[in-house]
Amino acid sequence: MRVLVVTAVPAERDAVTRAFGGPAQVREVPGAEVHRAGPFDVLAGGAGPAAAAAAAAFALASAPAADPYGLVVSAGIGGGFSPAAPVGSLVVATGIVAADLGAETPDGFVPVTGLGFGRDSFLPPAALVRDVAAATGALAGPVLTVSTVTGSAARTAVLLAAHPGAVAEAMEGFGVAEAASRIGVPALEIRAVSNAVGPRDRAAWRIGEALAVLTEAFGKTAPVVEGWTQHDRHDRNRD
Ligand SMILES: O=C(O)c1cccc(C(=O)CC[C@H]2O[C@@H](n3cnc4c(=O)[nH]cnc43)[C@H](O)[C@@H]2O)c1
Repeated sequence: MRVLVVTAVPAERDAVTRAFGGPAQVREVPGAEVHRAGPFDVLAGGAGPAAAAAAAAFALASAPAADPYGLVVSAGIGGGFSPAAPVGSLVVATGIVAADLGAETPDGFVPVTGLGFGRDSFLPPAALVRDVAAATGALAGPVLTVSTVTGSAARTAVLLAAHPGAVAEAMEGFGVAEAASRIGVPALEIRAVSNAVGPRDRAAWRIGEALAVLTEAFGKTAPVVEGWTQHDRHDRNRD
């Protein structure tokens, strides 16, 4: 099964392909380069859910009819909620949640689904999440997609109150999952924690450490996705 991996920036893309000694092949799709490495086709689609959705949609639509993608993964570094997901840890999403898609009202935030349209989360295939977590040592839990990086203790508390058990936040997962869902392909999200969610301290981000964790994680994830059977795929719970 061929797997599409969407990162935000080239450094994250290269961290994934490094697990296989770098890309074996590079091809152009509208707006991006797809780097083939092991079972993965990896592209850097840009930061934020809109860029990620557009990049994923073009790549999914560009796949040959004879060799379509069976899985899409949003991957990269991310912020970890303390104490569950410390810097240097790895998380895999049990839910990919649009945490700031909705409306602010006098009674608080209302998700887009509360406004009567759209959706605000996707559920990756539970068995695959379990197997990836077991193979990589990742912590499994909800991962939030935000358009604004959290930068205060107050905002961190608001997010955790709305999403108890959230393990991490990043900026692309929901966009990637939305694109995947339009074409009927399940989505995963894998994040290496580079920083704690909370008061902004960019100097404390451990990007190099997180990218090394991502490389190791994809090396261990390859046999899991390669062994993921058709039966497992039918067993998924995406909605
Ligand atoms: O400067 C570099 O060398 C570098 C290398 C790799 C990645 C970056 C990024 O800045 C990636 C941006 C990407 O990271 C996610 N992210 C990371 N931490 C958080 C966070 O606390 N809250 C939300 N998102 C986070 C996010 O997906 C960004 O698109 C730089």
